[in-house]
Amino acid sequence: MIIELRNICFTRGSEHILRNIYLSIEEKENVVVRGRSGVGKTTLAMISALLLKPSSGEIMFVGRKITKLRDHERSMLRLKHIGYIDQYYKLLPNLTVLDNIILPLRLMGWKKQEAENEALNLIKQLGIYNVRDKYPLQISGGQKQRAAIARALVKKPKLIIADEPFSNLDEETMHQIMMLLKNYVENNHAGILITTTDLYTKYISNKEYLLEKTTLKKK
Ligand SMILES: Nc1ncnc2c1ncn2[C@@H]1O[C@H](COP(=O)(O)OP(=O)(O)OP(=O)(O)O)[C@@H](O)[C@H]1O
Repeated sequence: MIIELRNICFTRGSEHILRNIYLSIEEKENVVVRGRSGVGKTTLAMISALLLKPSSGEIMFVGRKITKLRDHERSMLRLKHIGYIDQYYKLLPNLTVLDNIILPLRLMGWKKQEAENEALNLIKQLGIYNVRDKYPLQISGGQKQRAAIARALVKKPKLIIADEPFSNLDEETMHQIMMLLKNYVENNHAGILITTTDLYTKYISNKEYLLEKTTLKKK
């Protein structure tokens, strides 16, 4: 088991966003959480990526209880083992595409040249080699999305959390990237959680949930 959410609840003020959520991701598993806009998918993605603390409940990550960990320990776990693909990409505007992508490796202490070599294959597979030296403001939404995917994968994480990762891609590119993620998960004994509003992800999922009215149901 890579991650297990046990009885997770999340409230904002008096508003219940998530109630009694149980979700698990095993090695080589592609898990999809579908739900309408505003239902709480990003909240659930951020909790699963250890970016947001739940109001109550327990999270197990590769056999460790996360709730007891200090912030610094959670950050280290995240840096090493979790690749997060944000809905809005969040590339740093003052770094080139390539420098954005290798940033996690640099933070982990890799030398620049080694990190660039490591990233090169991925950048080519994702079709963004030709824009590697441009800045985020100089590239398209789809290219930013692919750069964010590369940044999440470059450190070979055990768990990928992808919050609506295909929203800016044409159908052909989306299929290519879905296959790339599927193969990554298979080859690296990793797991992925994808949140989405659409039905395309049925092509890769082996476990599906529906998030509706604060609760998560297995489909
Ligand atoms: N920072 C915030 N402060 C207050 N309320 C928030 C905040 N972020 C989200 N919300 C609210 O929490 C609920 C869940 O939001 P969330 O972003 O998790 O939904 P979502 O399913 O990802 O939506 P979408 O598909 O539109 O991105 C919504 O009602 C939203 O308005």
